[in-house]
Amino acid sequence: MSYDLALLGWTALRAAELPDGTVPGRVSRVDRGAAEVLAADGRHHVRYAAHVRRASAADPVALPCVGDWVALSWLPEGRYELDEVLPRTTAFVRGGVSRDSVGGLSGDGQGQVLAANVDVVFVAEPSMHSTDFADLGRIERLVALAWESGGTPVVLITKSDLFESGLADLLADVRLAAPGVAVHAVSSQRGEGVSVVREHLEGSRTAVILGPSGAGKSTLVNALAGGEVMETQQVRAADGRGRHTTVHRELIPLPGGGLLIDTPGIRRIGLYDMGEGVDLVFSDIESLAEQCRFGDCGHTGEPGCAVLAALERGELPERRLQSWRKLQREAVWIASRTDARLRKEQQNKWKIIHKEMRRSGRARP
Ligand SMILES: Nc1nc2c(ncn2[C@@H]2O[C@H](COP(=O)(O)OP(=O)(O)OP(=O)(O)O)[C@@H](O)[C@H]2O)c(=O)[nH]1
Ligand SMILES: [Zn+2]
Repeated sequence: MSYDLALLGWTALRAAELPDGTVPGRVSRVDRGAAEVLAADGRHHVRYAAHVRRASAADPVALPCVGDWVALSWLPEGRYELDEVLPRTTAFVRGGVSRDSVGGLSGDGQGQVLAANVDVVFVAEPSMHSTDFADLGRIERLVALAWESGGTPVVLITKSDLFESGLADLLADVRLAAPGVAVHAVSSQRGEGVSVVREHLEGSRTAVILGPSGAGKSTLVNALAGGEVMETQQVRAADGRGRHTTVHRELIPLPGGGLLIDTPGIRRIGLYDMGEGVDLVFSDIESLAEQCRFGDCGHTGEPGCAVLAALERGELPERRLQSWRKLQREAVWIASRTDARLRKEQQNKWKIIHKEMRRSGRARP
C-alpha cells in the first residue's frame, strides 16, 4: 500500500525542510505518545523519538498533531520513529485557557495544537436553523478563529434551500460581517454550491469545517466525499489491491482532491482560541477607531469619535459594534488569564534561578 504525497499536500517548500536521511509523512491521527502517519510506502503507526517526547513535555505545542508533516527515521530494529515535526504553516492552538469537562474554563491550560497545516477554514452557518436565521456574531467569532490559525476563512451559508427568499440580503449582511472573506451559499441537499466548496480545495489543500451542531457539516462532508468518507483509489497510488476497510481517520482525503481534518477537538473549538483574529475580522471598525480624535477613545461619546460618527451615518450596523465590544471584552479577559499564566511561569523560572544562584554562592569557598 502506498500514498501519493502530492495528493496529501506535500510541496517542494516542505521538501526543502526535510532532514537528510529521513522520509516525510503526514499525521492522520494521534494516540497517546504515538501517531498514525501516511507515508509514500504506506501507513505506519509510529512512536516519538526521545527528543520529541522531551520537547513535548516541556511545551505541549511541540506534540505532533493531526495534519502535521513529520520526518520519519528508520530504526535498526526495523520500524520508523517520528523524528521531527516539520515547521507548521498554520495551526489551531488552544492556548492559555482550556475548557474543562463541565464546559467551564480551567486556567491551568497550556497551549495545545488541535490541527496543523490547515489551508482553508470553512465556517458553516445555516441560513436557517429551527426558527433562527444565520447568527452573524457566530460567523464573526469563527472567522476570527480562522484568521488566528493562519488559514484562509471561507464562509458557507448552509441549508440555503431553507431560506431562498431572504438569501440575497443575508449574503450581503454576511459579507459585511466578514470583510475580505469569500462567502458562498450551499445546499448539500440540492447539491448546490458544493462544487464551489470543492474549488477551494484544489491543489490538494487541507480544510476544516467549523460551525454549530446542525449546520450540516457532516452532510456536506458526505457530499464532498461522494457518499463515502474513506480513502479512495485516487489517493492511494495504484497498488493492485482493492479498497481496504474503513478505519477511523481524522485526516480525510477527498475523492475530488483535497483533504479534510475532522477531529473532536476541532469540532468543539470555540471562542476561547481567538486572540488577535478579532482585529482582522473587525478591520472596518479598527480602521475607524484609528481616525478617532483621541488615541484612547472608548467610542462611548468622546468628541471626534469616528466609530460613533459612522454609526450615526448608518455605515456601521449597531449590532456589529456591539459584537465587537463583546468580543473585545472577552479577548481582554482571555489575555489576562494567559498573562497570569505567563507571569507565574516567569516567577517559577526566577525562583529556580535564584535557588541556583544561592547554591553556587554557598558552594564557593
Ligand atoms: N434542508 C436542508 N437540510 C440539510 C442540508 N444539509 C444538512 N441538512 C440537515 O440538517 C441536519 C443536520 O445536518 P448534519 O450534517 O448532521 O449537521 P452537522 O453540522 O454535522 O451537525 P453535528 O454533527 O451535530 O455537528 C440533518 O437533518 C440534515 O439532513 C441542506 O442543505 N438543506
Ligand atoms: Zn472613538
